[in-house]
Order: sequence, then structure tokens, then C-alpha cells
Amino acid sequence: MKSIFLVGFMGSGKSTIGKQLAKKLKLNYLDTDDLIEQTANKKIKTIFAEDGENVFRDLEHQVLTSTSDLGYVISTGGGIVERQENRAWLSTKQVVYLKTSWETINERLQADQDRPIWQDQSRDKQLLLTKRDSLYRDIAKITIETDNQGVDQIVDQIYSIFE
Ligand SMILES: Nc1ncnc2c1ncn2[C@@H]1O[C@H](COP(=O)(O)OP(=O)(O)O)[C@@H](O)[C@H]1O
Ligand SMILES: O=C(O)C1=C[C@@H](OP(=O)(O)O)[C@@H](O)[C@H](O)C1
Ligand SMILES: [Mg+2]
Repeated sequence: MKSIFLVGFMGSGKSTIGKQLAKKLKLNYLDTDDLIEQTANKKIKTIFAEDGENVFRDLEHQVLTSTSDLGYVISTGGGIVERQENRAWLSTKQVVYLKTSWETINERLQADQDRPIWQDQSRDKQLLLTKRDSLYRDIAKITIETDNQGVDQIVDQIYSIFE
């Protein structure tokens, strides 16, 4: 089966859903954030703090374009659409957008300590969601609304499209 790439904002559930979906579809699982941490041998927040966002984005591009188009569920990071090269690359793939409202994202990420962009008080995250929403929609073949839906329900919904 062609690989499924999950995109969406921070807190949309890409990593949580991706893992369970891969299990259910009997596919391999990858998360670009995990691959970046393995490649750099550092946590994401340390890469941002020590090297900056641009270095993180370079690594993100490198690991994304090294993934296989067959046999995987691949969870991406919310900022994967920041680079035009990534959007062009993903637009030829089987991309599922997990669409989530600003209110829901706030609830889910209330206690988050690990997402440097979420923690950055100088950035307008609501505006970022609005901007990225149209980029996710441009590259996605399928959009799934995740508000008011549990993880199992969302996994079942995507599973029923691809089984
Ligand atoms: N459908 C859902 N309903 C409730 N909580 C969810 C749902 N999807 C994800 N979460 C929770 O939201 C947080 C962020 O999920 P995560 O999978 O890390 O998102 P992402 O990888 O898109 O940033 C986690 O605490 C996760 O348990
Ligand atoms: O939105 C972003 O720019 C980011 C999202 C994160 O992934 P999640 O979407 O899995 O939180 C991670 O890649 C990094 O902190 C940057
Ligand atoms: Mg994630």
C-alpha cells in the first residue's frame, strides 16, 4: 500500500493517530520528529534552542524526503508545510489532513512543555493556524475533522478509507 502521510497543526493528533493507524493497517510507522531527534541526537527543543529553527527545518526536509512512498504511516511535524519544497514533495503523496480548531488545540496543548513554537510567546499561534490551514488543505487528498472525536473514532474513520 502507498504510504499515508498525516499533516496538521500541533496538537491535531498526528503522532497519536499515526501510531494506532499503522498498527491497525499493519503498516510500518514513522514520525518525522523522531527521525530528526535520532539524526541530530538531540531533543527538538534543544535543536531549536541551540541551533535555531532553520537548522530544524533543514533536518525536517532531509528526513521527510528520505521516507518511503510504500508501506508506512508517517506522522509529520505541524510545520512541515513551511517549506515550499516539502509542499511540492507532499503534493504527490497520499496526504491526510487532521483538521482541528483553535479551541481544541488549546485544550489539548494546555500542559505542553516540548513544542518550542507553541511555547514562544512572541508568536501569534492562532494566525499561524489560519495560515497553515490553507497550506494543509492545498496538499491533502483527504481531510478529517478531529474536534469532538476520540482517537479510536478518528483511527477507525481513516482505516475505513484505506482498508
Ligand atoms: N482526538 C483526540 N482527542 C483528545 N485528545 C487527543 C486527540 N488526539 C490527540 N490528543 C491528545 O493531544 C495531544 C497532542 O497529540 P499529538 O498526537 O502529539 O499531536 P501532534 O503530533 O499532531 O502534535 C496529546 O496529549 C494527545 O493525547
Ligand atoms: O508546528 C511546528 O512548527 C512544529 C511542530 C512539532 O510537531 P507536532 O506537530 O507533532 O507537535 C515539531 O515538529 C516542532 O516542535 C515544530
Ligand atoms: Mg507529533
